[in-house]
Amino acid sequence: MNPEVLLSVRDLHVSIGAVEAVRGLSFDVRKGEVLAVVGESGAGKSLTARALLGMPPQRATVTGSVRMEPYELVGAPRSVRAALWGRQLALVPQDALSALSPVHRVSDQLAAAVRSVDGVSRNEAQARAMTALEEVGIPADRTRAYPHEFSGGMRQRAVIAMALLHSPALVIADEPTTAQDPETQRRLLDLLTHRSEATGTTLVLITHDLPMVREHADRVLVMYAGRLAEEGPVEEVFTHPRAPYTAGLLASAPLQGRGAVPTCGSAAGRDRPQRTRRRRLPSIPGTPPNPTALPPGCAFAPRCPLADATRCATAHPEPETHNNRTVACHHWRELPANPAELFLESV
Ligand SMILES: Nc1ncnc2c1ncn2[C@@H]1O[C@H](COP(=O)(O)OP(=O)(O)OP(=O)(O)O)[C@@H](O)[C@H]1O
Repeated sequence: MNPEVLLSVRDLHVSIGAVEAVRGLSFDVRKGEVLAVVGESGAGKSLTARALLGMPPQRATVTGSVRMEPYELVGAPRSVRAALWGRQLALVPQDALSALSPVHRVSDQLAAAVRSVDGVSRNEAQARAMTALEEVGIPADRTRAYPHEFSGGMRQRAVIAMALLHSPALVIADEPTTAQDPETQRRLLDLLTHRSEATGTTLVLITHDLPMVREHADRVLVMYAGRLAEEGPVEEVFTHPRAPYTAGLLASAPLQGRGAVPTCGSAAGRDRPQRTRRRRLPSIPGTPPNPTALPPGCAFAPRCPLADATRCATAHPEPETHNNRTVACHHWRELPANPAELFLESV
């Protein structure tokens, strides 16, 4: 394995009953990076995260490979997962309340987590717990509180402190700020990325928040219906998306000023002020496919302005990698210079 790669995912499949939610996903997580995983609801992001952590839902069937040298996490025995948990792999969940016990003081919970990995004295564990909480901005005089006495943002800070307690190699943050107001979200993401950098931890960030991805991630993996649509450095993907799905996702997100779009040629009369024609905000038509009834070819074809009735309707596009970018689309070379235009609709 390339020494820069921390985690290597190959041909990952996750099925639950009749739902094949992740369908042959391959990608690498590089040491020290922030990799964002984005895509509409139901794309398979959370199940991918759980497979990476070696914690799929009980009823799930996982095949393929998730390697973190020297371990294979798919099908790893409980002893291997227990050895990695906290030390090498940790999770920042969406809901801090589910991660914290309501009946124990926050500092005691962190101290117990310290002692579960390092057999230090109670006093030493308490001191380390206090330091970890202070590092995420929880004042010393609040660390003995119970979770319900914290605001949502403080609870999420405590969960971030818990995940980073042992400076794990990899933290997966699954929509870690969703329940917070925008300002708290921004602060928590700043905190998570800065603390991860300080502890040398690699971060996989699962989110719907594209502006946040642009601000905090190095690379982005775009998922659609359980597969990779596109992957690459954030700035490149955001400025020059290659998959029509990525273009639609970006066009419909509030990344830049939107609104009335100048009509081509509308300022033909030199002395007239430029006229604008009102258009709907760009959006991807239709809805994500039902995972139990996926179309036979490209799953995005029914919503894609570039889809044809032959290849796209019958054959799934295999991911192609060129110069640090990967895309799975039969027509990626035909995307217009401003692909957002594909998703604009006049009214
Ligand atoms: N425990 C489960 N039992 C049955 N189906 C599940 C389970 N978890 C997820 N699924 C199904 O698998 C598919 C992928 O779900 P997943 O939660 O990974 O999507 P997601 O991209 O994380 O969505 P969201 O952004 O809404 O969290 C969905 O169709 C979902 O209904």
